[in-house]
Amino acid sequence: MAISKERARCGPVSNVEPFGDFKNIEKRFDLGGGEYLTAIEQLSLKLEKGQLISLLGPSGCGKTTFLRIVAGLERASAGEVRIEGRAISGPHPDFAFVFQQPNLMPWRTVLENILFPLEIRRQRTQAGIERAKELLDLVGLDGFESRYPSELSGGMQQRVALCRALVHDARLLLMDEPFGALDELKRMEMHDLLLSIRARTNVSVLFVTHSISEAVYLSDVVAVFSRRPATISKLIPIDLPYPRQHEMRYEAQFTEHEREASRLLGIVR
Ligand SMILES: Nc1ncnc2c1ncn2[C@@H]1O[C@H](COP(=O)(O)OP(=O)(O)OP(=O)(O)O)[C@@H](O)[C@H]1O
Repeated sequence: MAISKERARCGPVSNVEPFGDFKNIEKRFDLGGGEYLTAIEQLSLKLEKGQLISLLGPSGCGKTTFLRIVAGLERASAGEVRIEGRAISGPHPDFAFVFQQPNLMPWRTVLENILFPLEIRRQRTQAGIERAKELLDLVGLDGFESRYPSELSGGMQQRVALCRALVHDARLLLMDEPFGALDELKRMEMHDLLLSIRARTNVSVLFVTHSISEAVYLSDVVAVFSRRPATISKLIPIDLPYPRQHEMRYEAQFTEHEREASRLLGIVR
């Protein structure tokens, strides 16, 4: 089981070599008839091992497109995507996704849903089943292995989706507004859950969100995107200690980070 119970109570240690290195990414969509839409232009970002970076920006600016490029689901028109020094040219087995909707298979039990990524990799082993159960325990769903998705609330389903993403020891977790469909309280619970999983597994995370407070609460760094074509307006390092506490949301440092992000997004001056 790769989930270590030990991790420093602060953010990840920076390595000399970045875990993820995204250089001068450009994406042009061919709309046909000689028309093109430039979604991303000259976007560069480095992601350290174990780091959580939020991608915050206006709707339609290119966040999902960037995430899909990192995932190898979309090809960049120009630029380089490197993970641990290797160029990414297609979907990678060590990456995992969590989307806004949990997308569980309704005919499979909770445990069978979580084990699915192991099945398609032909890695369904006893150790894998143990890991799935340990993850369920971690997200507070022990005892729910044999239930079906329809018997769970939206928040519980999203926790199952998180277990499914982590069951195969993903080293990079790509999250696209994963908690956007949840109510405020459930979302806060999921924030703490994600941070505790990150602390135990040291998984690196790119997290797309529209929410300024979500980005500040979760992140080591908030990457504020410009309007389309997307580039990074600014990287805001969040110098609040981990583990994060909800009380921090009312501290001056937290609100100052929120204000800076709001300024960059043109919401306040
Ligand atoms: N396959 C495609 N073909 C043409 N245009 C596309 C395609 N995919 C995305 N786009 C365009 O690229 C731009 C960026 O889209 P993207 O989904 O990356 O934005 P986003 O920042 O994730 O938006 P949101 O926050 O609303 O989800 C949009 O204008 C979108 O219409």
